[in-house]
Amino acid sequence: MEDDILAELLNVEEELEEVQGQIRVLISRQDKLYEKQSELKALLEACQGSESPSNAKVSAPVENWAGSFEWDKEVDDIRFNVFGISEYRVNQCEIINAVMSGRDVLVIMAAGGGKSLCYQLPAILRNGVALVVSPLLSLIQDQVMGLSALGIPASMLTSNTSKEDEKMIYKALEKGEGELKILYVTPEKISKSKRFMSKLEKCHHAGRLSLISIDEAHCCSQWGHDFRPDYKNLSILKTQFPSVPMIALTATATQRVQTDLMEMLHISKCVKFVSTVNRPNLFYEVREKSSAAKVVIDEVTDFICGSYPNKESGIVYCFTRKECEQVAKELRERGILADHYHADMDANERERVHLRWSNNRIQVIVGTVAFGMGINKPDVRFVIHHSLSKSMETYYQESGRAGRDGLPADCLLFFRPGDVPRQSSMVFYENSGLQNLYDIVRFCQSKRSCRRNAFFHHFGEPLQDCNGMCDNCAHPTETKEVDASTQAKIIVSLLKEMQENDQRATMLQLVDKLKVNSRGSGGATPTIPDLKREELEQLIVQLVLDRVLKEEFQHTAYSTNAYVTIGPLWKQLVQGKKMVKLEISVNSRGSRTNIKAVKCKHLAGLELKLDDFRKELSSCHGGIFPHAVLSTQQISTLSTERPDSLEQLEKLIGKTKTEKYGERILDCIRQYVETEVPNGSVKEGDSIQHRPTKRAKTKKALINIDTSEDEQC
Ligand SMILES: Nc1ncnc2c1ncn2[C@@H]1O[C@H](COP(=O)(O)OP(=O)(O)OP(=O)(O)O)[C@@H](O)[C@H]1O
Repeated sequence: MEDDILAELLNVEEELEEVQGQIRVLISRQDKLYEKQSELKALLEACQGSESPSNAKVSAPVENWAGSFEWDKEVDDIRFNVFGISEYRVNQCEIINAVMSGRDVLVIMAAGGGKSLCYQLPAILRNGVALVVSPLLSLIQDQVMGLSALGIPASMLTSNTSKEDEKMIYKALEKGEGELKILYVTPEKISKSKRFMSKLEKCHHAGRLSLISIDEAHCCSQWGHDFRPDYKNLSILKTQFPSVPMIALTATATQRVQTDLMEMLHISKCVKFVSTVNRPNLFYEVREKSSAAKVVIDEVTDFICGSYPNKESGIVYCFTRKECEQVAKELRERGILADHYHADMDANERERVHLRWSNNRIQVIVGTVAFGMGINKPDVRFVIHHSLSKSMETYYQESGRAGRDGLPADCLLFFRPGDVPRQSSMVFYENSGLQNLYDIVRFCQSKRSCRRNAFFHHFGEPLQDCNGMCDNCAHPTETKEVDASTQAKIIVSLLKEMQENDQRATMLQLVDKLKVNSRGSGGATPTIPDLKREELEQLIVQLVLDRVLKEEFQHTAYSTNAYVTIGPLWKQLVQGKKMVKLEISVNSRGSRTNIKAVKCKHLAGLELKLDDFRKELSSCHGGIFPHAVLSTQQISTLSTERPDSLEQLEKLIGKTKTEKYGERILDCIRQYVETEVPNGSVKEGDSIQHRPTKRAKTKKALINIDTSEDEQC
């Protein structure tokens, strides 16, 4: 009886979760409509007002942040002549206007979207010093260096600041001496240094505190993925300086995190600018991860050599420090310039590795999550997850370090159910840790759903077109859905039997036991039919996600072990009220890896051709054409299929893109075909006769195939 009620309760909770997801989407839509409504009302008022001569000078209605303002000319001048930026990106202009108007502002803008400009530009224009709170020393150093290079007077006050510099900064705050426009501090400075706060008070009193910026603002919320206790104390800033505009910025914040951080920073009346989480230039892919470590390294190597033979930069994320070192070593042994990065390394050594990577002296950094916030290298072409991330937010942030320059980049995650307990034993004590982990596990297990839509869903955004920029949309795996209820019942009965005998098993031990039983030596437990080892692991994880099973944790002196036991919905399954479905691949996408390996070893020439083709496409549209329009995979397909009609093109890249860009793409392909290799096949040592086209007159006429790529591989 009690079990039934519990089971029903869980069902209701599951449904509630789903409904809450839908509500989040609706609330976000409602927010946007409210914003639009107030914008239109203000516009209407302004139109009506402009008929009376006394209002003739109103330059922009309130809340119409895209309108014209008295500072427009100066802002444009600084944007162009100081920052060298010719055009604003989405929302930048509006945010700058809102800050310049003295409003508090919350900015949610994807990684690489250009958040810094939104506070740096008003900081230059407004009178006095802007305070920027940022969580990481390396991030602060980068920003101050960048600003100084642009001739903007910026400083930082951290534990590394010399006494002399500190004195100068305090004089600038207190007395307005010297030139200082932007001051970066860590949150600890606000919460722990009374001296600093008193100088800031004086600065404000003299009317010289121009604005306050809170970078990586999601760290305020304990529902966010990177909660920092010191961020909690930042509430003092609005209390002490209520008239100073505050701008809080982050790349990721669910509705719940947004509400939380607005409350914590006391900016409930702020203007909110939420840009989409969509990173259209990123191609998301999840691959099945082999249980053999060597095979995984081979696949990573093949991917890097095959897709990025010109040593374009990338990151490989690993779970443990030891794994980082091992993976970096093995990549080096396979000819890839790689080094490791983790928290156990001496700070100087970490900085040395980071610098070598930033300067393109090494191609790949193999890091733990410690290689995180503050990486602002724009041309990272790939982020590979050797192991699963702990949540959708973390994965979005980590993979988002690719392609910050807007050019196509790859995000590849290697997933195997066996990695789940490794993560769960680390996150189970965190607030919603397991729930967050299971969300990303669902993302990985899915062989059909659009990866991009999963992000939209998670961040409560209306769905957008993926444009074939994920594995499941670009080349769906053939899958079949099998009813695994029988196998699931066997697993439950085995676990019950073990529980009665006071035994427990980790996931891997459970799989071993089931496999032994299926070979006929397992005693009383029935045999488990038809499932391979990997499929069994997949099924167990599926059952955990479906709450038929659950994970339990036990600490030992050295580690925490995750055990699988029966979960709250086991009875539903046994009574036939719950069916368990398992998605199984019919043809594995894994074969693409082999294609890449072959490409790496034998088709270096075709890579060159592909590169030419990409450049051709690029020059078609002022150099920005392929970003977000064609994925690397699509460019590759076009270069081999060479469609010569809109109908053929539509089949390869879809209707919308064909309607928008079809003619121009076909034009590019025609020009590209003129430069093709005789017979269309290339062997090592061949030369490609490259006939210059109208657009490619300056290109080298003869390209020798460089077989040195083979050696790298
Ligand atoms: N309007 C623009 N046009 C061209 N480049 C821009 C524009 N705005 C910003 N950038 C450039 O884009 C890059 C990313 O900007 P920025 O570092 O501000 O991103 P971000 O949103 O803070 O990203 P992250 O969350 O990853 O730190 C920088 O190199 C910056 O100079």
